[in-house]
Amino acid sequence: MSGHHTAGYLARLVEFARSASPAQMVGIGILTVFVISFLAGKRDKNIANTPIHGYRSIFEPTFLLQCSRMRCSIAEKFKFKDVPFIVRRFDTDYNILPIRYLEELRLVPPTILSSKIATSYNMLYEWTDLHFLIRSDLHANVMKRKLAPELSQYLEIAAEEVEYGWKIDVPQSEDWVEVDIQEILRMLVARMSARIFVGEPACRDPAWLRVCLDFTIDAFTTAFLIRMFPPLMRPLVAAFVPARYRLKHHRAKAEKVVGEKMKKHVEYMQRKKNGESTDDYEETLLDWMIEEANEGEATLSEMANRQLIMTLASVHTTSTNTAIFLFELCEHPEWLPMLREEIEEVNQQTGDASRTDIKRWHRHLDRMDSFLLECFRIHPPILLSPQRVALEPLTMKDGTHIPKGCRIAFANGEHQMDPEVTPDPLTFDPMRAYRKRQSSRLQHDRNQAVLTDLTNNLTFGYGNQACPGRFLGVAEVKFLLARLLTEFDFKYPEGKSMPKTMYADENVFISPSAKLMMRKRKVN
Ligand code: HEM
Repeated sequence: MSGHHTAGYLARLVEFARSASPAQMVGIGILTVFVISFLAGKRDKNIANTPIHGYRSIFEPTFLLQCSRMRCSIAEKFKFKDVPFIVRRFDTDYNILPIRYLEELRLVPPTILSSKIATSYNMLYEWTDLHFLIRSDLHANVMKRKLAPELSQYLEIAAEEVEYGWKIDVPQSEDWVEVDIQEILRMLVARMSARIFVGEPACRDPAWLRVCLDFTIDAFTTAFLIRMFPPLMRPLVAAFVPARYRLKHHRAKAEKVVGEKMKKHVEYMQRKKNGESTDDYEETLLDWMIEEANEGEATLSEMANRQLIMTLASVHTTSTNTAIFLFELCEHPEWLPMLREEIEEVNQQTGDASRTDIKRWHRHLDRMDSFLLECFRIHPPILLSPQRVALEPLTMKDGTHIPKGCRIAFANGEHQMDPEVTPDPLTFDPMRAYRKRQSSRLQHDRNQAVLTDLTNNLTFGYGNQACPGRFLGVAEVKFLLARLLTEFDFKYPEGKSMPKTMYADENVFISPSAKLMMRKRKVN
């Protein structure tokens, strides 16, 4: 380009800048920052020589590739299921490993491959104020060390809470009514979680229950929107994300609820020390955490934040899977009589869930369990599970080197749709696991919804960092379904069928506008 031409362009640029309106200038400014920060944006480390599939031509900008729906891209790339490949998200690259590596990675400690750090990064902890996740494991420890051993007692109080909310949340109409079944289930699950996590009176406070539902949506929305932009632009973008401001209100309410409970805990301990009766005090998971917390973990703000993240982990996950079960059942109503028969049989043998140990009772619901597993397979709540961040470099037995900082994941959804893993994978066959369980003692113990298994179920992750709340989650799903199917009929509104699945990166949702019809069951 000649000097004459350059001078000409510069003059035109100066002229444009002089005559541009303030709005145009702001637009140009934002565009410039966007381009510069995109060019300067650093990506996490990847496994050497790992192909990035999915580009339609060498001219396709990465930005367009990242916009393509994750499900399509994983499905397409899964043709390469025997070698690692990369899926590009706006904020990072995910190195998708063949499933055969999972067994080797099963027991790698979280100090080397961390699930929690993957969640913290996904949730963009700096922008959603979840820094505590990086330094504390109390929220997972309470599930493993308190909830799991005492699951029967916690399920009993959860059931009481459902009893309390039943007539408030579930329409008791004799005629068909159209309902937002996802919202009804969210509320019932939020009640159970709130009773177990913080207890009364918060679990009966509509404002707290609303926070339990809305925090998850607002935290995800904030993280999802901001992570679409390169780091340099995030401070600017964050200022325009309303969900981020709502997080502050949710935290204020959480601090109030948790602060009151912490005061009550001190009184409770004092009464105990004085040898006074404490029979009127119901211990919650928060009580355990207050006692087990170290100095840094015990602050009000961290305790409140932890309460919110436990709610985020438990409520939408459990309620969505219950809703999917009902949607699939309305799609395949021929299974309803068999499921109802099973519930009746088990209730006759053991007493219904209100009079028995739910932890034992739900294990007898084999057919319902199998139906649930098939729902997990066809509608995986997340397309990449489990996910880990390498905090230290790691070399696999076959020499594959995972560098420090690398994000790895497994394409669980595609894996369970692979005909070599699931014969005839496109068919919804809800008794697959049931048939396997009937085939031998070993298979009977294996094919259960609470268990993670390479050939059956990666819904809850895998190995030493798999979901510690799954025993509660699955019991809650089955408890709610048994009651709903016993007391109500369900069907789709006229002309409707299985709702659309929606994707936000690897996260999967059922269309929020999907409805069902329900009415009280007429039993002869
Ligand atoms: C159907 C319902 C649920 C699904 C699909 C689900 C799924 C998952 C998955 C995929 C993980 C990551 C596991 C890994 O990286 O290997 C996880 C972690 C976790 N889940 Fe669940 N979960 C459910 C219910 C629950 C419930 C009811 C609770 C609480 C009572 C809970 C608490 C947690 C916690 C605290 C973690 C993080 C553990 C850690 O940081 O080590 N989840 N869950």
